[in-house]
Order: sequence, then structure tokens, then C-alpha cells
Amino acid sequence: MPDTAQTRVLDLSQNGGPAPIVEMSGLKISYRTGEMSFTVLDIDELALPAGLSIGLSGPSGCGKSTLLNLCAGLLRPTVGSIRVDGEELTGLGQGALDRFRAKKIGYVFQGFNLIPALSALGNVELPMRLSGSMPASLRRARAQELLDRVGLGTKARQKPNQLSFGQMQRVGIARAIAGHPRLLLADEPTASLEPGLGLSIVRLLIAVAKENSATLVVATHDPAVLTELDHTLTMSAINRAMEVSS
Ligand SMILES: Nc1ncnc2c1ncn2[C@@H]1O[C@H](COP(=O)(O)OP(=O)(O)OP(=O)(O)O)[C@@H](O)[C@H]1O
Repeated sequence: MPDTAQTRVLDLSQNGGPAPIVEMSGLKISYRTGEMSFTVLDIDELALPAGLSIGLSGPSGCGKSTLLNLCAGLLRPTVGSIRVDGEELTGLGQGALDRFRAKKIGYVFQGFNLIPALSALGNVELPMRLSGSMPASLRRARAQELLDRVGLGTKARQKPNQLSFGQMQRVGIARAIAGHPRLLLADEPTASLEPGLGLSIVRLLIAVAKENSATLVVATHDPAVLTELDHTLTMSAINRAMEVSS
């Protein structure tokens, strides 16, 4: 088992490129199972450039979803620092982390994660409703505009079970972009879709990210998806196990 960090120094934003939107330093994530602790991410320095699209690739279990969840503030590192859009996440309490996520992050899931009881419009409206910052009429208008943008303007009243997989993922994209996120994260967004459909979804993600000046980070196993993106970050599996002495 390699006893090296996955990423000694990886600065995709170097050489006069755009400033980083994500910066990680001395970061590790370990999980404990019984007497053993497993390190799944071990990153010395990593910087992801703002405004571009970046693919995360690597074998199953190498930590792609873990990296996305760290960027979203859904997971905290065991040690080390992570800054997103200049904000150090490790120092934030739960409330501040929730506000950070609502303001800066859009998340597109492989399994869509739509609320079955809500219409397409209701699903897209939901993050705006939860943030409480917009009157209902404006919220509805923005949700309709986003559904129009992803080609689902006529399906606003349909529930998720009345939509195809590709249509559900389009609703997921419209919902993720609703709060004007700085960082749009997508975890295997094409894995539940047929290959041709997957490519149209990734192209839509790239287009809406650009239109909204968001940085796009996509975890994927699909080489065809990676060719559509500006950069690929190839991760290696470490899964380093250590006995925990307590
Ligand atoms: N809550 C947890 N407790 C213990 N181990 C976990 C936990 N969450 C993730 N892991 C482990 O961390 C490792 C990385 O998982 P992760 O889902 O980030 O990998 P991945 O690269 O996204 O995999 P895949 O390509 O299969 O989706 C895996 O070995 C997984 O079993």
C-alpha cells in the first residue's frame, strides 16, 4: 500500500491562470471502523481554478465523492485546511456552514435527489424557499425561467415520477443553479443515463455553469465526460489503514 500523499502539490490554477476557488492544505480524511482507521484522502496542497470545469477521475473508492462533500461543507477534514471562495470552512460552526452552502454551493446528484411530492417547479423553487430571501412570485418566476433554460418549461407541473431520468437530471441542474452558486458540484451526474443522454447533460452543466460564472467540478468514471471538461484531476486510491491505539 503506498505510504504517500495522493497529492503532494497540485495547483491547477498556477502559471498565471485564474485564482483558485478551492484551496486545500495538509488535509486528511480518515474514517474509523472498530480498531482501524482508514485514510481515504491525503492532500498536501491542492488548488482548483475559478471559472473553469474540472473533472475528478480515479478508481472506485479513491475519494471523489468525499472530495466533493468536503468542498460543499458536508464533511469536515480530520486534519488540515479547506478554503472555498476565500472562506476557511474548518472554522465555521454548523449554522455558518449551512449558510455558506446555501449561498455558494449547487449540488447535482447521480440519483437526482428530487422530492417526489413536489412538482418540477416546486423542486427548483425549494432552495430559494428555504433561504427565505425571495417573495413567492419572484421565486416561482425564477424557477420557471430555469426550467425553460434546461428545456423543461412545459413540464413544470409534472412530479418526478412523471419525468424521464434525463428530465429528472435537468430538474436537478435547474435546482442546483437556482441560488447562483459560485461552485457547482456534480457527483456522477450521468451515471444513471444512457451514454448519448449523459453527454447532453454534461454539456448543459458546462453551459449553465458558464452562464452563471460558476466553477464546475464533476466526479465521473466516464472518459467521454472528461473530454468535455477543461481539466481532469486524476486521483489515486490510498485507503491507508492504521491501527488505532486509544
Ligand atoms: N461514512 C463512512 N465511513 C467509513 N468509510 C467511508 C465513509 N464514507 C466513505 N467511506 C469510504 O471512503 C472511501 C472513499 O469513498 P468515496 O465515496 O469518496 O469514493 P469514490 O471515489 O466517490 O467512489 P465511487 O467512484 O465508487 O463513487 C471508500 O473506501 C468508502 O468506503
